[in-house]
Amino acid sequence: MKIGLFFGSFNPIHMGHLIIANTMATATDLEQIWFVVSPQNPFKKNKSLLHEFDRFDMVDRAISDNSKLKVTDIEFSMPRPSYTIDTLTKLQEKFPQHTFKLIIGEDNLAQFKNWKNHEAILQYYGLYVYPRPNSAPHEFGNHPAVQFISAPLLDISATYIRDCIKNNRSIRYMVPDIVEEMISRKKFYI
Ligand SMILES: Nc1ncnc2c1ncn2[C@@H]1O[C@H](COP(=O)(O)OP(=O)(O)OP(=O)(O)O)[C@@H](O)[C@H]1O
Ligand SMILES: O=C(O)c1ccc[n+]([C@@H]2O[C@H](COP(=O)([O-])O)[C@@H](O)[C@H]2O)c1
Repeated sequence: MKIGLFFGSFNPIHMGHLIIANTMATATDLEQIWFVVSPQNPFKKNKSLLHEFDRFDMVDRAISDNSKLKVTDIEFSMPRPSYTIDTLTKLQEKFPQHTFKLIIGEDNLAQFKNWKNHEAILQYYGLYVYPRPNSAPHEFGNHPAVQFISAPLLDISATYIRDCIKNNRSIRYMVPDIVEEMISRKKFYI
C-alpha cells in the first residue's frame, strides 16, 4: 500500500491537520495517511505540551470514523529527538510491504536541505507537499521526488486553540466534537 506520513505534535489535532490528511487521502494516489505523533522533545521543554499518550488518544478519536486515516506511536520508543529519516527507516523495516511518502507543508521546504540525510528521504521515499501561506523560496520546485498537491489553506493552529481554551473561548468547529469533549472533560490546556 502507498502511505503518506503526516508528522506533528498534534497538541491538539485540529481541522487544519484533518483537512490536509483527508485531501491527501482522497485527491492523490496515497491509499492511507498515518499520523506520526511526536513525543516530547527533551531539549524543547514546553509546559503546554500534553503527555504523548493523551495527544495520541485525541488523534485516535478524531480519525476513528475514517478508514483511510491511521495513527502511529512508533516515535515513542525511539531515541529523542527523533529524526524523520530514522522514523522512515524504522517504519520501512517494520512494514516492508508498504511504500512510504512524507507529507510536509511548503513552508518546511526552505529548511528541508538541513534535515538529517535529506537526500536519502528524497531518494528512498519522496515528498507530497501542500501549500502554506508565506512559504520562503526553495530549490525543490522541479525536483522529481517532490509532488505539489493543491489543498485548502486553513489559518488555524494548535497554539491558537490552546489560547482560546485559556481565555475561555469556544473551540467548536476547530477540532472534531469528540476531541472538544475530551479536552473539556480532562481539563486540558486550562
Ligand atoms: N492549519 C494548518 N494547515 C496545514 N498544515 C498545518 C496547519 N497547522 C499545522 N500544520 C502543519 O501540520 C504539522 C503538524 O502540526 P503541529 O502538530 O506542529 O500543529 P500546529 O498547529 O502547527 O501546532 P503549534 O501551534 O502547537 O505549533 C506541521 O508541519 C504544521 O506545519
Ligand atoms: O529529520 C530532521 O532532521 C528534521 C529537522 C527539522 C524538522 N524535522 C521535522 O519537521 C517537522 C516540523 O519541524 P519543526 O521543527 O518546524 O516543528 C517535524 O515533523 C520534525 O520532525 C525533521
